[in-house]
Parts: sequence; structure tokens; C-alpha cells
Amino acid sequence: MYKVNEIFETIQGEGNYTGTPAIFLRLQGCPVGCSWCDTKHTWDIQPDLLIQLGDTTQKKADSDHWAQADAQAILALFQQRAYRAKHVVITGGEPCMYDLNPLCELLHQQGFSTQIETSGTFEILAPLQTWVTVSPKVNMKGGYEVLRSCLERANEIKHPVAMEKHVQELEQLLIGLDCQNKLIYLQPISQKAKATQLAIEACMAHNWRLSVQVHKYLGIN
Ligand SMILES: C[S@@+](CC[C@H](N)C(=O)[O-])C[C@H]1O[C@@H](n2cnc3c(N)ncnc32)[C@H](O)[C@@H]1O
Ligand SMILES: Nc1nc2[nH]cc(C(=O)O)c2c(=O)[nH]1
Ligand code: SF4
Ligand SMILES: [Mg+2]
Repeated sequence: MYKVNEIFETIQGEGNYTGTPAIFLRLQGCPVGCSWCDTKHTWDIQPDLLIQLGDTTQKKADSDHWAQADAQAILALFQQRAYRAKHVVITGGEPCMYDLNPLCELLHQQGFSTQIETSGTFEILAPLQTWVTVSPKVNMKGGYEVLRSCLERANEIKHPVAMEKHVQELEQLLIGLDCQNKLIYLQPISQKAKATQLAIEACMAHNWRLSVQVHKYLGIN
């Protein structure tokens, strides 16, 4: 069973799939504790905030209510809502706290492609066809650190930056990692002008890519 914070259809605003229509499945729960996290309402799993799965598609604002569902129920809801997107982004919270194999396998059988957005602090339990975006977390207050196996599995590494030390953290993580088939992105934290300038300069210097959370500039989910 998965704990679902929300389900919605939008345009992927980050990383390699930017611009792609996608169904977003946001799972509840994350212990990593990034101070600048833009989804803090997904951190805790409060038993008294349980809702029906259908109500996770109707949220008008961020909320920490969540629903319980298995893979079949999630697929049935996608069909019931008549979503058009064929790409599913599983995010959170920290989606890799869950075994994502049953869900991704079912979605692949039904013709969807899948993508995971993860901090890389939990082992990734998902099929090889699943596109894995690791946004590595270093020294966050929850005490979790990015796993080498997650960096190795990543199809893209997307590092949030606001300060020069964040660029250095990524340089350190990439030492000895085979990046031949990986895309490397910097993502400015919270659309701050200074963070964006830093990211542009560091991308140019390292030949990395820039990811700017397009949805936030567009004012969409
Ligand atoms: C909310 S997280 C959820 C998935 C997973 N826990 C993770 O951290 O990758 C999704 C993406 O948003 C990024 N993110 C979170 N807060 C952000 C912020 N304020 N500015 C830029 N990116 C942010 C994360 O680093 C991650 O790449
Ligand atoms: N449009 C849109 N694109 C996204 N890419 C990653 C997101 C996330 O919260 O993981 C996200 C999100 O919340 N909205
Ligand atoms: S790991 Fe992801 S969801 Fe968890 S606190 Fe950090 S950015 Fe937020
Ligand atoms: Mg987001």
C-alpha cells in the first residue's frame, strides 16, 4: 500500500522531461529534513489526516492529508480521471521509502513511462525502465545521506543550489562516478536571483545543465 498526498496532471517542470505532460503521484512521508524543501506538508504521516484516494485529486492548496492505495487503485483513478498524459512522475515526500516495483510494473504494462524524483537516501526499488532523478541531499537535519548506489542508478542528477558550497558538494559526489550516460543539472533553490545566477555560472563552467522549475514561473502545479 502507498500513502498518497496528491495526484494531479500537469507539465513536468524540472530536469530532462521538462515540458512533458505528466501525471504526478506525490507520496506522503519524508524524514530527510531539507530546510528549503518546497513540500514540507508531505513530511509527516498523521493518522487523523487520512482521506479517500479520490480526494487527493481535488486539493486546492498544499495539505498534509493523505490516502492509502495500492497500485491497482492508483491506476483505476488515473483511468477514472481520464488523464491524457502517458508519463507518470512519482515524487513526494520521499517515494523511495516505498517499494515502487509493483506500481511501476503495472503502469509499464498499461503503456505508461515512469519517473521517480528521489533524494537518493533510500535504496531505489523500481524497474530498470523507470527514469530515476536523484536530487542528492548532503548534511540535512534528518541525518540521511545520499547512497552511492542511488547515484550510480541515476539517469539524471539534479542538485539544488543556493550557495557556492552546494556546487562543491556536487563536485565531491561526482568524483569517481561514471557519468557517461547521466545528465547533470543544477536547480536554483526557490527562484532566488542569487541562486539562479550562481547556477548559470556553475553550469557554464562545468558543462552541466540548468533546471529552473518552470512550473513555478508559470504559476501552475
Ligand atoms: C520536493 S522533492 C520530492 C522528491 C524527493 N524527496 C527529492 O528530494 O528528490 C522534488 C524535487 O524538488 C526539489 N526541491 C525541493 N524544494 C526546492 C526548492 N525550494 N527549490 C528548488 N528545488 C527544490 C528537490 O531537490 C527535488 O529535486
Ligand atoms: N510541474 C511540476 N513539475 C515537477 N517536477 C518535480 C516536482 C516535484 O515536486 O517533485 C514537480 C511539481 O511539483 N510540479
Ligand atoms: S528529501 Fe525531498 S521531500 Fe524530503 S525534505 Fe528534502 S526536498 Fe523535501
Ligand atoms: Mg514540486
